Amino acid sequence: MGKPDLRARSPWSSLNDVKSVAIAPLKEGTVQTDITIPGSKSFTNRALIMAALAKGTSELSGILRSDDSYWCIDALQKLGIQAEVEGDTVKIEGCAGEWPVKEAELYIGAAGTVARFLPGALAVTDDGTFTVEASKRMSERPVQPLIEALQTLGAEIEYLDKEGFYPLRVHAHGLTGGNVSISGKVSSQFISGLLLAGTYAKEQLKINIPDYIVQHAYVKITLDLMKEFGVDAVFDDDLTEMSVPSGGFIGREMALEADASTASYFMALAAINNGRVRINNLTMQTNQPDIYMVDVYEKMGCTVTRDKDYIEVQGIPQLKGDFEISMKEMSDQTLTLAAIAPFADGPITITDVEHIRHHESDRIHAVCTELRKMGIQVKEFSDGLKVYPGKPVGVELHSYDDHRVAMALSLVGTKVPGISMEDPGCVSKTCPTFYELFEKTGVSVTYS
Ligand SMILES: O=C(O)C1=C[C@@H](OP(=O)(O)O)[C@@H](O)[C@H](O)C1
Ligand SMILES: C=C(OP(=O)(O)O)C(=O)O
Repeated sequence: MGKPDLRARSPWSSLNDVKSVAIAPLKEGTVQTDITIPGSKSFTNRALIMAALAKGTSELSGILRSDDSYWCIDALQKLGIQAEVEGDTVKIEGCAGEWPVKEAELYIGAAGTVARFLPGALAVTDDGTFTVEASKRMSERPVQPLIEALQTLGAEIEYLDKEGFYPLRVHAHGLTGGNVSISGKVSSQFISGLLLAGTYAKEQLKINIPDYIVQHAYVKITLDLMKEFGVDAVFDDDLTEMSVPSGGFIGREMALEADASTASYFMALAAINNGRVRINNLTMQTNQPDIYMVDVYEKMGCTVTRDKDYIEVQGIPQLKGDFEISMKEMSDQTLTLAAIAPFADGPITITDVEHIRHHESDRIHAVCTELRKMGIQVKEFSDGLKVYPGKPVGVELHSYDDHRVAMALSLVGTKVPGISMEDPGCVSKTCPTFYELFEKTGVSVTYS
């Protein structure tokens, strides 16, 4: 097992000196709780970059304080942006598309959002030379389709080590605009990155998707937020054609949504423990795709309340299985479903998620390996996995330096004695307070 890349852990991380957490099983039905979930990573990093590029001042409240957002703010500050953080609010003076600092060396940690949103945003400025370095894993994750698309729009971007991967150097002299085609089948973030930059191109930018987009909803979140920051893009329903007017963002005040991906772990906690968890600060009125995990918990037999002010999941003594599901549109939740699948009464097959092999770890392989270690029968496919019902045995699990592997598999410990998770600090990529929140729901966590 490779060592975690501790350089990517920001000052907002915690637990980096904790080797392992042991999780004690809960008594059936004891989780009865209301919980408030931290801000959305996807909203936070989009809003930060839009506010930094915008004309005027923005005040964003409810930001996520995690490694991914820390590195985003850090990069913006190194570009000369005034970004003052107080608690979960940040005040930003936008640069109207001209980064105040013209030469900078940036480090973006393991954040896929920053890695895919920043190159275009850097290229739009009239002049400047920016070097961008990422974590070891982020430097293995794909960016070439995005960089090629930016190059067709006139961007000058060099690969400093391996062709097609971080680290990069952007020699900025503006983007032309015009027509560009980009694949969406490896990452939707490439398209969001182009859209964000597009509004600062000299002419209208027209984006065509020749194949398909792995997670449409994230592109829609980008388009919606662009509108909130004053830019009205035009797009068709399936997002195969999008055009972005030349113009620029306008600063604003905004309260950001809670993170639906983080919320899902707590709903899963209720599902497997015959408990009740109410998410206080999320409703179905969100475009975050992971909210649709409520449909999956319902399919497994849980009762879901979709209130106008909250979402509540009530588990049952025996979860139902025996189904196949495409997780393409909410693929960050593949690991959550795989982790709870052994507790269902029939096998669960997850399909269409080949792209998650390029996430923070090869997630399909990681979760299959760890489930097998617990004695669970699993079949691994190129684009998914099949998990059979079983009684997991208590072992120490590896996190693969992947926050979602750690958060999802920690759920097993609430049902099975003897489960521990090594390197729990990796959760700080998106939720440094994950184990604290776990404890607040009544789970006993021992740190060693
Ligand atoms: O744009 C975003 O905020 C995200 C897009 C998705 O990435 P991919 O489309 O690369 O899978 C998702 O997995 C990630 O957690 C957040
Ligand atoms: C894939 C993820 O992150 P990233 O933004 O780094 O792509 C994730 O959070 O599951």
